[in-house]
Amino acid sequence: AIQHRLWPEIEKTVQIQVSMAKMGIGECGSGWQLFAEDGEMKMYRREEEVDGMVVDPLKAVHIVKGITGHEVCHHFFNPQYRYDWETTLEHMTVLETISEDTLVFLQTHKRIWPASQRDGLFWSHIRKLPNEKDRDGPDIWTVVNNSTDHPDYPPNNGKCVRVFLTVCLLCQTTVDPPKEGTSLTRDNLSCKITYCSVVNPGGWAPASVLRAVYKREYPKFLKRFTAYVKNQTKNKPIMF
Ligand SMILES: CCCCCc1ccc(-c2ccc(S(=O)(=O)CCO)cc2)cc1/C=C\c1ccccn1
Repeated sequence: AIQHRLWPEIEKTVQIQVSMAKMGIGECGSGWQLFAEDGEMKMYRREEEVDGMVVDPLKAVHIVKGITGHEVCHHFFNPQYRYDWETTLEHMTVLETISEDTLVFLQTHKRIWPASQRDGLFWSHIRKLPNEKDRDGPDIWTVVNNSTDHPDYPPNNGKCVRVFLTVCLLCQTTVDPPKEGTSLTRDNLSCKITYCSVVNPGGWAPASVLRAVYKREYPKFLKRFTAYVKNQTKNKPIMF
């Protein structure tokens, strides 16, 4: 197949992001602070600033029963579901379909007072990865979103300030084998979800506002999104 202009960048970014997502909190550098916890969901952040702007890296780990990593990534990647779970979205368009596993999105997020409204332009790539720990086990699935340029949509030329983001959703499914002679059901499934994100707000926004937004929005987003996937899949055949 002919290579797309973004292909080398996508390959590299996916490798880096997946290896970082696989690291435990202890390994991937010090300074991680637990800032939200809800049942199986744990959210960590590192306080970092670039040119006086808050760009706190975020790492969330969540374990959800009854769904697979493929189902989680499928509902995260595909545009047709996004308005159902992404509450801060004001508008979303797919600017380019590079391939069936790689799209370019333009999204505007609802304005958060007193900061100006933000938009994001990023490529999004979904991929299945071999399960290195257990060859016969279910595959690992990942979606990586990374800011990119588009000739028709230069940053900061309209009402929105362009954010720069890198996001990695990494999902590892575990199957607890059912009792002898009983068939596999969703009760035998659990999925370990790791969500990593670094969002540079693009233009100035008060550190206190940004940190309050992230503290409020990220736990809400991950809980709402995983509940959405459970609800969407509960009466459907399991997608491995
Ligand atoms: C002053 C406010 C600045 C922040 C505005 C903002 C920028 C980016 C983003 C954002 C968050 C998640 C993604 S994604 O994981 O790729 C999924 C696809 O949508 C892409 C973009 C959001 C928000 C605004 C609110 C906000 C912040 C966290 C969590 C949720 N909402």
